[in-house]
Amino acid sequence: MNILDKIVADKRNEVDLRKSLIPISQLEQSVLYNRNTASLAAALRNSNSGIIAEHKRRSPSKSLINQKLNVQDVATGYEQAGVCGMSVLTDSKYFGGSLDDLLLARSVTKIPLLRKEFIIDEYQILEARAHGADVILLIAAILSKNEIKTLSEAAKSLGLDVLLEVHNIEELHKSIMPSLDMLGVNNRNLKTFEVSLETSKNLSKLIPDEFVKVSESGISSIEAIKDLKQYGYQGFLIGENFMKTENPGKYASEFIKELES
Ligand SMILES: O=P(O)(O)OC[C@@H](O)[C@@H](O)c1c[nH]c2ccccc12
Repeated sequence: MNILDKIVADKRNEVDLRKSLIPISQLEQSVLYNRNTASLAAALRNSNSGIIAEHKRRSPSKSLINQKLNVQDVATGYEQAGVCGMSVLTDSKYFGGSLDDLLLARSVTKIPLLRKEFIIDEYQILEARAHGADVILLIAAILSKNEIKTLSEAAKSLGLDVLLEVHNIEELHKSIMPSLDMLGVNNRNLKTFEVSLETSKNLSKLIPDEFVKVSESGISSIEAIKDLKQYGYQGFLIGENFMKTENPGKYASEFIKELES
């Protein structure tokens, strides 16, 4: 079994357990459930830098990245750096994150927050909303066309933006539908962990103009972003490159200043 299949199998058990512990009615009663959400797609369209900065403690591909940081400090730092949005990993088993991380980030910032999760069930979208997310990620590699449609429409009806992630042409073809806001190309193959920015470049021309194009993973230089912009990308999802430093907000700030100069 590849790592992605393993993650999804564990996720099914986890979601079943959570559903049995916390009923939907309880999620809907969260104060955060009834709030106006912010659009990441709109923020990216209006930005020069297009940086979406991620909070990620560890990952299956890198194991330890940074365990010492406080998520609220990271969120505040990212906001002050002028990022367009923040991605918060909420998977605990493989990435060391949690829904509490999302709540804590929400408590200190107004920037659009993405729940970075392996979403396979509508229940997780309600959780995202109840814990302060503005955006959800859907991963084409683990969903059928029908599931992408049902889940993205559910997210839209809750006022959330949808970032749909693909890694190849087949995934892209089955995914294009009006209920998505952003199309993300993951430069990292989630089954092999191989990273290549060529993936973003190769798929760019196949993404219709109405979707904001986001390039994800393995981005660590200003040159890479300038290059990807030539291919129509308006969003750049960066995790490790910021999180491996002692002060991700400060590093992101310097990075964005240099990008905009
Ligand atoms: O740390 P990086 O290489 O900058 O990558 C960030 C982000 O793209 C990556 O964490 C990611 C992209 N898609 C995912 C899906 C699940 C978990 C994680 C991810």
